Amino acid sequence: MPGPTPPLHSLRPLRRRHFNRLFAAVYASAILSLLYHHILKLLHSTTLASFFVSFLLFISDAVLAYMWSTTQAFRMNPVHRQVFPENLQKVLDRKDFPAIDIFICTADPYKEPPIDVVNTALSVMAYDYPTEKLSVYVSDDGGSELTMFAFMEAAKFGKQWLPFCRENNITDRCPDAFFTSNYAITANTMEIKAMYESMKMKVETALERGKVNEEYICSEEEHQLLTQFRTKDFTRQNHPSIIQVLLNSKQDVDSTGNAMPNLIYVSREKSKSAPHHFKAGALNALLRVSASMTNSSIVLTLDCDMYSNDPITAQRVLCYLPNRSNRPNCGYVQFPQRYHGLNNADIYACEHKRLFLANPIGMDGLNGPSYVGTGCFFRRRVFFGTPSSYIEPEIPELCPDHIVDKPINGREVLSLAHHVAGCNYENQTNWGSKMGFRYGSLVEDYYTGYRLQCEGWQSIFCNPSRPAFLGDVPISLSDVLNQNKRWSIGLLEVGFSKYSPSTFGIRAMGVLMAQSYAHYAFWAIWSFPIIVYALLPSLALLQGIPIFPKVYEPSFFLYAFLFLGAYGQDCVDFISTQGTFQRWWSDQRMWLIRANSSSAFGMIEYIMKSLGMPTHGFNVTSKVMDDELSKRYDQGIFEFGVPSPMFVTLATTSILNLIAFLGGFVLILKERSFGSFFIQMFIAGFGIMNSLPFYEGMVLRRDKGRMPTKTTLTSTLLVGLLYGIASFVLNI
Ligand SMILES: O=c1ccn([C@@H]2O[C@H](COP(=O)(O)OP(=O)(O)O[C@H]3O[C@H](CO)[C@@H](O)[C@H](O)[C@H]3O)[C@@H](O)[C@H]2O)c(=O)[nH]1
Ligand SMILES: [Mn+2]
Repeated sequence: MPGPTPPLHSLRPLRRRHFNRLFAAVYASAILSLLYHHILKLLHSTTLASFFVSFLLFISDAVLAYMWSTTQAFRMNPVHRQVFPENLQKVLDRKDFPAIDIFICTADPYKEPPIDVVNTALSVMAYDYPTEKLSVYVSDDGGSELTMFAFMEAAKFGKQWLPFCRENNITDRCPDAFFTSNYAITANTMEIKAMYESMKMKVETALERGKVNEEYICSEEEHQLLTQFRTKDFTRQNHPSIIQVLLNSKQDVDSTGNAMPNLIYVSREKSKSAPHHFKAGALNALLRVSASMTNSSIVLTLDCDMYSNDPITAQRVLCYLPNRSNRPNCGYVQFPQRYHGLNNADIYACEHKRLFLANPIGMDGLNGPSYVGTGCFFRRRVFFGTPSSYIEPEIPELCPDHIVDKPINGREVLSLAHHVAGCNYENQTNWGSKMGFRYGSLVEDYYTGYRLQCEGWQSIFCNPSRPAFLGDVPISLSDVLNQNKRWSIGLLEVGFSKYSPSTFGIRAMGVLMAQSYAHYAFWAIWSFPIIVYALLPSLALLQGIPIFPKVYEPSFFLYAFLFLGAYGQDCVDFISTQGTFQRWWSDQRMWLIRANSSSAFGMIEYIMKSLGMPTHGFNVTSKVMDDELSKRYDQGIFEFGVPSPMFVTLATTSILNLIAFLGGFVLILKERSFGSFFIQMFIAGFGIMNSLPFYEGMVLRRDKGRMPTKTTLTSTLLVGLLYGIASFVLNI
């Protein structure tokens, strides 16, 4: 008699939810009292200036209060999940594992070095999974022969790498990660290492020259593959589709005779006259191309900078998908974005602990986490309508349950693949609106996950202690801020669309889920209160005008409680999800920095975009490592270097806070009015504490990454200008 089936997963609500709920009630009352206090002040203001000040403070605190309310959704029911992949084969035979299509996106060989993309691909090709059931599709939006060449080489190297990993039971299946780790040196490893180095050298030399050297091309066939990129008028924005089966699991075997996974290079057709919708467009093209070739029921999306760090990840997913979870409509399993190479303090807070760890745990206790663009396994079916109403694609071959029984290298399949990768294919179809990844936002991941959840799909957050995927982080401040600006714009696009979480979302998914999504959608509006708090108290201090309650007044304690309560809870939350105090400090500092720069610029760019002015689009983050820059990053030094308008606003507030603090100090000594200016002094002082890297960058450093002198001068002038305006406005 068969025993009870062993568990595949478990779920446990976290105890802190009780405290969170209680604290939310107390904190909410404090917020309401503060807002009441503001309204009284507004009604009783005697001068235009005091009305203006009270008004700004009221609006700022109202925005902060709103953002606080959105964060509560994450705190109401955080849960902890565990999977037991060791039990999987007791329930499901290995030969019955479902097939998986893996999508890897790359867009620019000069920002995303092809050798790194290859590493990502090899790390998933080497999954501990029946190889013939894996198909890796590489989308190259850069339309580059350099990437194609890298993959031609990867296909050959993979035939050695896969059996090597299997036979030696390697856990680091990303070659680069393996060869930089502490591996056992044997004759076999040295041989593989030499092959890897030779591949790397060829790929990098080709990249340096911008062209593949003739001596690297071994056969007429290879030559033909590359000539496709060398036709007249071929540019990355304008070229026919290129689809190449580099490995075919039905024919290609590794050095030990085992089947290889499918490996397919895809560069969809591009034309300047047809919108290509950036990454979402690329993923939709892959959905269709893969449907025509393998049509696996499970799809994994990966960014080229996120390699697999754990070979059994796909097996973990099978503990939930397609229908082994307790969520009947589970459409995707999201793994967190985690990173390698962060410096100790994580100075740019690129770990995004809240976004990628803490908040998903909270959403998982509701209807499931949002989609974060990479490390996510979908059921293919979610891209075709809601759980209850299926939307039929235009051609039957694209149906999620269609079975492909033709050879993927055959004429018929290939011609269909080229057809569906065409740049005009989507005209008059549901792609991007009701089907596939959704268009209309620069954060296609967030928007797609949101729309799927509105349709009734649920999701699961899977966070094993060994990170399933590891990615690169930007290591210069301007890269970080540009990435953040793109996110801010994309999120506002959703926030103010007809599908806004605060209107459409509440109806479709309930208040708590909608609040979680609204939290992101309106991320950028944090910049308003933070800029007000960065400027106004300091400017008023310089004019000798007190704008906050005196120490010991009852409302002073309200301010103290609100500040300490929010900061305290934030700090405890951060540290209790495997964080350190130092990283928490960087995290709160980056929150202020972003609000003072990228979010504000993002808001402006969003407005310009809505007015129809041209903007940047999807600016791909550079993953190239400059040695000097990397060194400074590892030492925890901020990288400014290039002039950027975003640095101007940051430098301005840091200079202003410093001057105001010094000026305030003199004022207090002269007038003996410590109590009236305490809060203003505290805020300026807090600004100074957070600006230390900026003072260093402006004054103390001489290296290439210092703050450009022009930026420092412009900012100083701006401080003078602000001072002038304030002495006029605050005294009317
Ligand atoms: O036209 C484009 C632009 C980008 N990409 C790819 O999109 C991915 C993400 O781009 P990246 O520059 O690394 O952006 P990040 O800001 O680091 O990415 C985060 O934010 C993006 C949305 O803005 C999400 O798509 C990502 O999954 C998420 O990690 C990369 O693999 C790119 O190759 C394309 O395929 N086509
Ligand atoms: Mn990235």
